[in-house]
Amino acid sequence: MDIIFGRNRKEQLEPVRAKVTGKIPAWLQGTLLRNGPGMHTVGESRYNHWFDGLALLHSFTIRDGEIYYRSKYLRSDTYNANIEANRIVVSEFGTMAYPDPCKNIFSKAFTYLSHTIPDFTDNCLINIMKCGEDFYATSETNYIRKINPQTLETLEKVDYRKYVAVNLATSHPHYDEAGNVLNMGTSIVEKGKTKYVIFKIPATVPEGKKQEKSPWKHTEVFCSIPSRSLLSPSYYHSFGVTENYVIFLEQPFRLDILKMATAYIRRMSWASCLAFHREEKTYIHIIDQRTRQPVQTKFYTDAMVVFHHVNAYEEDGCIVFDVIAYEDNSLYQLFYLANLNQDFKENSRLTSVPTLRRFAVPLHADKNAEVGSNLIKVASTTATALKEEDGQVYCQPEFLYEGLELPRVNYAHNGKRYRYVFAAGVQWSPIPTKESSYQPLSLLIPRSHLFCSFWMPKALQNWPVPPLMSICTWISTDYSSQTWTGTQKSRPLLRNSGTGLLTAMGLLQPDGVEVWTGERSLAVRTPWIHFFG
Ligand SMILES: CC1=C(/C=C/C(C)=C/C=C/C(C)=C/C=O)C(C)(C)CCC1
Ligand SMILES: [Fe+2]
Repeated sequence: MDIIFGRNRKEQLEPVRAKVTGKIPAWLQGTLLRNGPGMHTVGESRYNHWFDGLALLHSFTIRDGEIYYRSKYLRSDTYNANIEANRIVVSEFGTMAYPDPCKNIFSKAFTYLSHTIPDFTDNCLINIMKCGEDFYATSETNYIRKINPQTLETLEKVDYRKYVAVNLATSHPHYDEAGNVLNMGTSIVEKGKTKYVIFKIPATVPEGKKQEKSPWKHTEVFCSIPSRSLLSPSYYHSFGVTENYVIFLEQPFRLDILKMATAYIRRMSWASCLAFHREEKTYIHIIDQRTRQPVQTKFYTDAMVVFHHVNAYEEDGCIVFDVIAYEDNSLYQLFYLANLNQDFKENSRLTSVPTLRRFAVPLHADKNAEVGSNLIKVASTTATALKEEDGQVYCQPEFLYEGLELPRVNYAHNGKRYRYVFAAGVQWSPIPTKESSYQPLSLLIPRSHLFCSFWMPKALQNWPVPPLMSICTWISTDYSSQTWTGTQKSRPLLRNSGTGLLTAMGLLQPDGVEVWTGERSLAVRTPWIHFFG
């Protein structure tokens, strides 16, 4: 097991042809880009956590029924500095590193403290984001790296802070129909003013402003929400959108800024500055995209930890949103490399199972409603929202499905009522093999519709990304017209298991017929009964 998780991966610079089983439909053309950790050891030094590994970019180019794979390490400043020093010299999520052991550690720490928080890593290993025609490798710090989607070469480093006051930003932005990016970040620098910032990066330079060529310069703040706790803002990995609203969960899984400021001298990692406060509430912020203001009512639910929002929509004056939620933060604990060994089964007793939960939030709370009454009257959920004496609204979810992660929806249905969630069934095992890592839910996947699956050459099997890292799949084929041929309205959904097998390929066709392939992913049908074509 250690072999799968700890071993450094070799780049595959020349495209290599994959062996295809079945038949890839002629219309399926484009490139699937993937990101994830590929190197956990540099010289004699080793990262502590799976999320620390140096970013390895992957691409699957699908053309005329054939698939070509290639991979390349992101040449981040972090990568270059590490390789040059032949050891880890930049801190990551679970590993604190010391650039120069000869220098007086306290003078260094002092420099850091005077800036409150040290400069973060640009090892962008989590996802790929598209801004206009450009592609960026992303992490959750203020840095992202532009990449060439064809050659996987690393291009310029972009510092979010130049355009918007955020020190952290999510790796799961949203896109509107014009391709504008909507993302969120946290501003922790201005002491006493810790806030969450929702911002928009335009896909192209707005009309009449052509003198400033970079769309980045036109990034605008959509809305800022002050953090409940100024020294301890919430950690979040994604957020939700509907046609008119943004959903942000201020969960009691929080970063401690004072701990972060002293982490370097205390020789503690960033991860150790995160804590789950199970006795606290999770606040649900709803932001109206038209007024760019938060809805005034205070909505909350019980303590939980959410990494992935699935989808959200508006129905009869309510916001319905679906998330994968945990009872605690044991997921991050699980991915310490020290736990990913022979005793994985013992080590990985997750104290909570990822569960698909549906929440409903009433937008116009009835002033005459009795205290204690349920304000939700929509058909598509049994979730409740109880009116409280002080005007707050306590939301309780409907549990839709237990044991799944890495959710995706057909993005054409994002923000709208929808029927299917594509996800990996979670069975806790680190070996991405047929038997153990994904549980085929044949009941939900009509096998008769299987039309193809394909394997990478043997040498490439077992490569880098274990089941949970397929979290951040991003698809470049379907939404951009240049790379997309065939029926425009058909949307392929691809997932890659990390073993070299592209697992699910679902096709949502305009007439509502779904075609599937892949045995290891599952599709959960949401309780919505009509098909949205
Ligand atoms: C470096 C760094 C961070 C890195 C976080 C990472 C790398 C998170 C990865 C999360 C994933 C992959 C979640 C999947 O569900 C923090 C904590 C934001 C803040 C301080 C600096
Ligand atoms: Fe993710």
